[in-house]
Amino acid sequence: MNYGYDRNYNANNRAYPTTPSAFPQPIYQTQGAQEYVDPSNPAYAPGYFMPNNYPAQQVQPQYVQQQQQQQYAQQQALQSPQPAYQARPGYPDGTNGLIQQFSNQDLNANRAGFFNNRAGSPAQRPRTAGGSPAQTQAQASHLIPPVPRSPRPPPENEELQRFPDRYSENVHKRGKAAKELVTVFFHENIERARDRNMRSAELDKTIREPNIPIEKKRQDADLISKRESDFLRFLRTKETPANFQTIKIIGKGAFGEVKLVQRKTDGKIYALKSLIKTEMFKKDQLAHVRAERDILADSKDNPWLVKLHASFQDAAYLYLLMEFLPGGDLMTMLIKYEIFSEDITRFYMAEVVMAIEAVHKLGFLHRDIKPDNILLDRGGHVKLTDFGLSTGGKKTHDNAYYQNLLKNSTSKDRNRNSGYFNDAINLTVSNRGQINTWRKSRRAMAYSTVGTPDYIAPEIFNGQGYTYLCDWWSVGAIMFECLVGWPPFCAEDTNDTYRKIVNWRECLYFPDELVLGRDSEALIRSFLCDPDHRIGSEGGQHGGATQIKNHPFFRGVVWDQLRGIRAPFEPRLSSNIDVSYFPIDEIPQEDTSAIHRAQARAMPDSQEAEMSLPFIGYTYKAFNAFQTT
Ligand SMILES: Nc1ncnc2c1ncn2[C@@H]1O[C@H](COP(=O)(O)OP(=O)(O)OP(=O)(O)O)[C@@H](O)[C@H]1O
Repeated sequence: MNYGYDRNYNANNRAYPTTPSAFPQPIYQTQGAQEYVDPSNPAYAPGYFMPNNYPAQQVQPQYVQQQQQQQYAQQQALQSPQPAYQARPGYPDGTNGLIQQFSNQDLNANRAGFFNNRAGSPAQRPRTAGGSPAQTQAQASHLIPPVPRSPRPPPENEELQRFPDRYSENVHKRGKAAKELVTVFFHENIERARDRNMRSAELDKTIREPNIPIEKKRQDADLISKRESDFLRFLRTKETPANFQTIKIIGKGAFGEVKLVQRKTDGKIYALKSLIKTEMFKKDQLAHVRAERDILADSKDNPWLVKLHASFQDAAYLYLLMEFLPGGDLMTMLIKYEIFSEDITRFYMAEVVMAIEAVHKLGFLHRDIKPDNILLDRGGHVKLTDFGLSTGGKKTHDNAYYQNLLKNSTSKDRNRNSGYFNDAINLTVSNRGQINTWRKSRRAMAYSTVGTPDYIAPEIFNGQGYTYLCDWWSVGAIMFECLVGWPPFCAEDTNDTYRKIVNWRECLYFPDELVLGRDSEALIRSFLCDPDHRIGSEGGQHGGATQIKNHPFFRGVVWDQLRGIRAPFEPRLSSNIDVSYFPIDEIPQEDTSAIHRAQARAMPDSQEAEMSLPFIGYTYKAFNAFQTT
């Protein structure tokens, strides 16, 4: 007989201790006597560990009989009518908390009695009643290795009922977060395994190649193996802002800032963008921030997009650790030079077209193409950044906001001079004062949460849906600015800009004083038009760039060699931390992170649970982030 169990379940699914003689055989039999051994239980008797030779019939000593009676009474009590089985919160093992209750009190006593009972003859029993709990524990702990409990299968014909409506909201949120964590964990691991297999297949291909010298093959294999182990080591490290030394704050955005930083351990230089979680949460930027991390992570080695090395977070911030592009941005260039020649404009527009094509081919729309998101690398070539689609969170990019504005605009605005919004400025070269006012405010505008709508397509505002074609509109607006000196719908007030964009047919105005090349004006007009007729619509999201590349304005551009030619402005850098292409004097340099960290610490538990949910899965590490070269 195998008495390798000491627990049975009564009709009400209560666990109770039992002996083979007193109670029927359990349906769910587990292997071995150790199943219910609890070495920390002071009432435990080690005699239990000789169960399989326990004689079926024997005369019990009196004290054992008393214990059996107690045990029986216990069982009777348990069998008395009970409410239908309910899994109580906090006891997900389905024990309803009973195992815990009993093991703490009666169950221990009963077990001790039962174990002693089963231990058979005194000779077989190293300890009988009378040993102190401490002694018992000491004996137990060296005799018994801890064995995990095996889960109890649910009783037949009985469904495990759950009552999630009785859980607090906080428990729900934490449950959701746990689920999300597990999903992300597996998803990321599968993705990493897939990438590793691809790298391994590539190496295999090289090794099989008959024309490659054996020494080269060996070097490649060594390098890849080193990179793989570097990456595994990198995965085990925890990224935190404390790993980096701030050199300068080089950029400000609506939800945070961009710093030039140096890694303390190896001295490497990066741009670290931080976004304030509460701000993202408040302004409903959660999808956007995730989109930014996703596109940068997906783009991997795309030369047209800023490289993301890692993304991480703490209680207050999300961080994007990116390559540092020392050439600054196109907005700073335009502020400095005001206007570009057609050749220079062609270069930048051609590179921007390539960059947007890359974004579209990855399956994304940028939706926020503007000069401050067009960065220049150390060779002066273009890379796109800011994939947060952050237009959505800004008041001026919010469709509802504009719909309201339009509704509320007085009839006086519309009817004066029988034109549309003629009180808004139509900039000409002669009204320099107004141009200068606009220029002065443009950087402040870029740093504000209001942002500038200057480059945004009208279909984004009018709420009738938009496609990848909205990005091509923005290229038209930037091209206009490069050649004319200000964006086509520029006004001192953002509301006026919005109105002009929505009424672009009446408001697109090329100043008479400036003579633009025929192809230039034609291309701008084919960007700044109705989406149905907009250049780039032929070939769809993945092929639309071809139509643009074939426009006469770009005649002579060798598209696949663009990045290889010398850029019109090559940054002259004195070191790898040279920030002379950034408007450092205009950016407040004080560190405000302590305020946001204190706010995050003061957050109530329930809010913290809610806040953490959308940011799960944000953390990312690129394979080539710290690769050996
Ligand atoms: N990788 C980088 N290297 C160098 N400079 C950078 C980098 N990323 C951003 N910057 C600088 O910081 C500025 C702001 O960056 P970015 O547009 O990504 O921030 P943001 O908070 O998303 O701004 P926005 O309000 O436009 O959404 C850029 O215009 C650029 O000057």
